[in-house]
Amino acid sequence: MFSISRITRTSSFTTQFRALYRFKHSARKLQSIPFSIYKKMSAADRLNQTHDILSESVQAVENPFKVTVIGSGNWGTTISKVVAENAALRPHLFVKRVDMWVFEETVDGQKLTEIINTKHQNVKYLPNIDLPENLVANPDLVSAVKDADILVFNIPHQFLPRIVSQLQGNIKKDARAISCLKGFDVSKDGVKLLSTYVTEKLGITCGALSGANLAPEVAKENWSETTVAYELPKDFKGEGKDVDHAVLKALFHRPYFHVNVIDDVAGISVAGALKNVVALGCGFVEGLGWGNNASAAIQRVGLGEIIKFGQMFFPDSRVETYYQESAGVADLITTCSGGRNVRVATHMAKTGKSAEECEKELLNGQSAQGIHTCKEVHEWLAECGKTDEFVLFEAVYQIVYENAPMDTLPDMIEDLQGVNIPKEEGEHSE
Ligand SMILES: NC(=O)C1=CN([C@@H]2O[C@H](COP(=O)(O)OP(=O)(O)OC[C@H]3O[C@@H](n4cnc5c(N)ncnc54)[C@H](O)[C@@H]3O)[C@@H](O)[C@H]2O)C=CC1
Ligand SMILES: O=C(CO)COP(=O)(O)O
Repeated sequence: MFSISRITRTSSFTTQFRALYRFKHSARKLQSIPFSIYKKMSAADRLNQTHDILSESVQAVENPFKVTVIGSGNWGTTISKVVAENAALRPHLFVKRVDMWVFEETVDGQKLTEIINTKHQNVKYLPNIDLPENLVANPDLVSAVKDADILVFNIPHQFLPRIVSQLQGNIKKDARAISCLKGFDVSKDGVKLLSTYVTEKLGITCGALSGANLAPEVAKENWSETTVAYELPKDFKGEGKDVDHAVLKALFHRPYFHVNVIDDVAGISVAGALKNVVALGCGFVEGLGWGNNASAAIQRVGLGEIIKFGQMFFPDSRVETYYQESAGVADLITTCSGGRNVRVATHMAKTGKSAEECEKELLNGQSAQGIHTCKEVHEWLAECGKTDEFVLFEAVYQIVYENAPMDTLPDMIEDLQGVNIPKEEGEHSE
């Protein structure tokens, strides 16, 4: 049997690579330079990989795609780094320069865009992470998107409507988009995916990217997986001329960030949005000091409600997505273990402060999206009279917005589930 660890310790880089390549090909298709080898390479070698298998396997396109990332927060900057690294490595597919639209602000007396473009770090939202020099911070939204063939949306979702309205009439008609956002659009018309919102407002096809991806870990190039979902549009121009699954894989896949591309946009979007609500519930029980069992119970109930919500309101979504893809249960686990939503909710439990106060105190301008999503979900469920069918989502909403006491979370879940607790003697029904 071939031993990777022996080869890794004793051979040169090229020998290791060849050996591992042969080994992997005998088992499963190798999609990028192996992570174990990538981590040992110098920074310069990482940017100039001579063994870029993925590049070799994707045919050149007639006109390389210009990519713009809209957003520059914790995840926005991390995804911009990923995309810019691949754009530099794959000139037969992408224009080298990647624009990152930045909501301009001043940091220590200097514009954030100027700091990013000179220091090549986003000192406010992703400090101490070097960004590729072909990533250009651009404060002008219209100029950032005007030539873009691929728009990657990556902002806290409460800002989406205003940004989309600024994009109307200012983007290429045949641009394609990927949404990395987590949340829903709820209105009198119903509950919509954010990718659907983009499509309806801008008339462009939009897929999604979602997975077990805490930004700080991906930014440090620790190994992780993600899921990209994209359906080819009716006006697809053909392979080599348009964005397809192979192009999206080449855009997002890195040795440290493994991408699976599927069609189920609804499944990964529902899972990504709702796990933030579940994470708030986990944060409450963590802050109350109830330990791992309580957190696991919240995640169990939460997973059931995520799947039920998907089946009920997005019947095209597939149940397998929730447990087979990074965007499902894996994202739930990582977010409930160490994400911002769980941290904010823990702080709420420990201090008794509101969600907004805790978000401000802990996150330095970043956003815990579950705070918005639990309200959107409540509004929608109330509209269709189904709050009692989603007991955890409703309990989280009641705690965040209606001051329901956190330590009644188990009772609220049971009560809402219709468990009839016998009344104490002398206690009267309402
Ligand atoms: N951070 C993470 O680990 C992950 C985040 N996501 C999702 O990605 C999306 C973006 O998240 P992050 O990049 O982490 O953002 P963030 O939470 O770091 O938010 C800060 C960003 O919001 C911008 N901002 C503040 N006020 C604004 C305004 N009025 N208009 C427009 N932008 C404004 C700031 O300039 C900054 O770029 C969210 O939906 C999040 O749930 C998804 C996976 C991982
Ligand atoms: O979406 C995330 C991981 O996939 C990040 O979750 P938080 O926003 O709770 O950190």
